[in-house]
Amino acid sequence: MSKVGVIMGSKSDLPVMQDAIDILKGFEIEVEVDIVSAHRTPDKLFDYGKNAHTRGFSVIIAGAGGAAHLPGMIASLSPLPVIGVPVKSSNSIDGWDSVLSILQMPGGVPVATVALNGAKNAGILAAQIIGAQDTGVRDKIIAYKEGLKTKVNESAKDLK
Ligand SMILES: Nc1c(C(=O)O)ncn1[C@@H]1O[C@H](COP(=O)(O)O)[C@@H](O)[C@H]1O
Repeated sequence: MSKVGVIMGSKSDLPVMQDAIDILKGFEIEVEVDIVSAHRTPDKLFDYGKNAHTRGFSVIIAGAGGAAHLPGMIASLSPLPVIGVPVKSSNSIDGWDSVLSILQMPGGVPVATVALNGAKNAGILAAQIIGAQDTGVRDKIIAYKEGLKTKVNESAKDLK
């Protein structure tokens, strides 16, 4: 079974990253959560990035704030797709520091960057990557999208 690694630079990122964990669990996808920091735990970062694909992960979601080097460094080490979540941390420059650090990767080392604090979309994107091969997960995504459509249509009824 596919597993998603959700990592973040600090436990202070957890309130944001929880959205990715929750939506993945809603799709019944196994999630393993950890704190990994390029700056504070560089040895752990190297170990995680080099070995994630041998540990049953299919996708890695990496969230960090400020000088957010974690997603890019993981992408440099791992053959797995990496989804980056810019986190608006407490002393950030309105989140722009994180957005630009994660978004502006050099050619050859992609990180699929979602919106600032966009962990929910990171979870959905990870599920969609898994669903490209796994029809059970794909069906859950189809149902999820149907749910979105129904919600919008229901909300529009009040306007008539
Ligand atoms: N950007 C990084 C990295 C990294 O990129 O490796 N490690 C920690 N951090 C970020 O520092 C911010 C403040 O962390 P603390 O709240 O622990 O001081 C967090 O948003 C974290 O993601």
